[in-house]
Amino acid sequence: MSPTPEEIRSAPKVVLHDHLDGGLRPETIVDLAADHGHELPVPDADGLRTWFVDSADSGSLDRYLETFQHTVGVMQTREALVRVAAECAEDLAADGVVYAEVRYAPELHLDRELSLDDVVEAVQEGFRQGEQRAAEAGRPVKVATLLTAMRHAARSREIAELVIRYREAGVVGFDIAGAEAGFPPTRHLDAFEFLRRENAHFTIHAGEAFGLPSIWEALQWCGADRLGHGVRIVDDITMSDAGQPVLGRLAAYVRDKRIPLELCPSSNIQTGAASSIAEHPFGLLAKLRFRVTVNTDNRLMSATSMSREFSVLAEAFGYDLSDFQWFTVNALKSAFIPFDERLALINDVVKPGYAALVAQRTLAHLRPASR
Ligand SMILES: O=c1[nH]cnc2c1ncn2[C@@H]1O[C@H](CO)[C@@H](O)[C@H]1O
Ligand SMILES: [Zn+2]
Repeated sequence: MSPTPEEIRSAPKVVLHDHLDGGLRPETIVDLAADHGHELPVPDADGLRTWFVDSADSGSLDRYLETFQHTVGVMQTREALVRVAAECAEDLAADGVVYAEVRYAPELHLDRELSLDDVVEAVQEGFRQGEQRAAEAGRPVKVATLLTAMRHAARSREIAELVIRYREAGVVGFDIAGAEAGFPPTRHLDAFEFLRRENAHFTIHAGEAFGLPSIWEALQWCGADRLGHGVRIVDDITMSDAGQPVLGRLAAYVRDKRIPLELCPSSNIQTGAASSIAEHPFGLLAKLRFRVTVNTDNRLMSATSMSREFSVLAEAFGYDLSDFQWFTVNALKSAFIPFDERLALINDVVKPGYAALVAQRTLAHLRPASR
């Protein structure tokens, strides 16, 4: 039985890969653009909503990333960052997300008056406000932060130090993002080695626009805990003459070591990393028991949400509630918060949440008249 939209929305969900500057409400961009004196490509919220999706729908990661100038451009004051972060937490909670790791690049928010530390403090304040409002609305969510360094820039060591400085304040890890081709993760080895010495966690955008060498470097040179996307790992899987999948050494390593894949299906269609949801490697990777997780990447650019990602995957691959629970538990197992907190979310929130949905179905089935 395929899950209903209401079941999908109320199912407890976890997102590990969601960009703060890729998830603004269009209405908020319009308000903030006026404050910032930032010129937008279209003046109204509805027009902007469509503009972001159409412009990001380019088939190229580089062009997709160009759209961020109109989100980052209006996130240059403390007030703007607090508001965007609070709304992010509220929007995730309204979609049934119970735990989120949200990332952004502090170095992109220094155009006006803020220092790196000011940026982090503003965003943390916003997440706390949003969590409080979500809890008051009866939809509690916990939002943890990952700080991203841009791979074409040279501030990764500084950002890694920022992660350590704010590790007691809700910053749980590090990431590098931006254009992949020409900017291998080993450019930032210094930052990764520093983080490993500090016993800190990090993920790396790898295997999205560029293939296996980038994944291999991220894991075997840099020591990434997770892969941001990692979808091109399928390039190391071939079919035998008998039609059986055969894993190359890197694919086998990723699967056998249970390296989490932060898969973002809709985003991959827009950047050309996959041609359609039905042909997305998610289905194969899940079948081969890789540690797959479902993510939004950029809710604004892809006009998506966790519920929408679940629903397009269910449509393409026939997933049901038990599969959604598996993806959600996978995500929590891979989260950067302490193990006891992950376990508590799995046992006290996720499993009871799915069990309640299954029980509701059984009840509905027993009372056909009420259907
Ligand atoms: O899918 C992606 N691949 C690579 N970089 C990305 C992706 N989505 C967003 N960003 C980049 O990460 C920065 C910090 O959030 C964004 O400003 C954008 O440039
Ligand atoms: Zn991303």
